[in-house]
Amino acid sequence: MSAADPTKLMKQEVGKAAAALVESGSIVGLGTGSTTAYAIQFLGDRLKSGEIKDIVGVPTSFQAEVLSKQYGIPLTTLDAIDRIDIAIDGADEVDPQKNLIKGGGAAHTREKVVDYLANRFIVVVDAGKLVDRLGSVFAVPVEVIPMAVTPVTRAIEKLGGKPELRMGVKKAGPVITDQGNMVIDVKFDTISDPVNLEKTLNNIPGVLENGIFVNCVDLVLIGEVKDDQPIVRQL
Ligand SMILES: O=C(CO)[C@H](O)[C@H](O)COP(=O)(O)O
Repeated sequence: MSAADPTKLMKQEVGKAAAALVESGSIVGLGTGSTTAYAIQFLGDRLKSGEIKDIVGVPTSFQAEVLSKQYGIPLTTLDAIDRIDIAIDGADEVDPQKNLIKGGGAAHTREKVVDYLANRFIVVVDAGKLVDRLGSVFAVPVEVIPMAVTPVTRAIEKLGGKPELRMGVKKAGPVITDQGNMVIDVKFDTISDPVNLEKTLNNIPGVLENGIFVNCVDLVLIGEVKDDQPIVRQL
């Protein structure tokens, strides 16, 4: 392989593979993040070349909306449609049961709405995102309404988590989500029961949504480098 960044190449390959799964006439959930950005780009290319037609996208974030417009993908909202045929989205961790941690881009609330509605939910990751157990590396992002940050932080500590308010980069103060809320990243020593932890976190008053996604993924496309070439395998 050339001097190109291998992670970038893996992301491009999985993005291309996911975009290839979209059929003409589909309503497509468009995820957030650097990997999904390639899927949006390749989807726009397929539309432009006439390889597919009549698709419409449902963006999961401001970022996805901007990219979709840039690559010529028409957009709609959940009020105007009665189904999502396929959603393509990235993840921060993927376990062997295809459960996920998402929200590295603070978009997990809208992502969960769109991805869970999809008849087919495709996850695009590079091999570095695979873990034996969720929470091994990544903290669980929890979106919280601003007035509840302090009580939610205390409640999370009582659950045994280590909460940290996510701070902005090139912006003073905390990250503000597309909905105007804040994100608390919660590190747990181990997450042995993601199904229950997802519910427990969402039951804390003031929590809007957390980044644990369980029992919702149909296919994971994993970008890897083999013999110096990027390849895509499936889980
Ligand atoms: O959940 C997400 C955004 O909220 C992203 O899908 C996740 O963070 C993966 O992003 P990337 O493909 O850039 O690694």
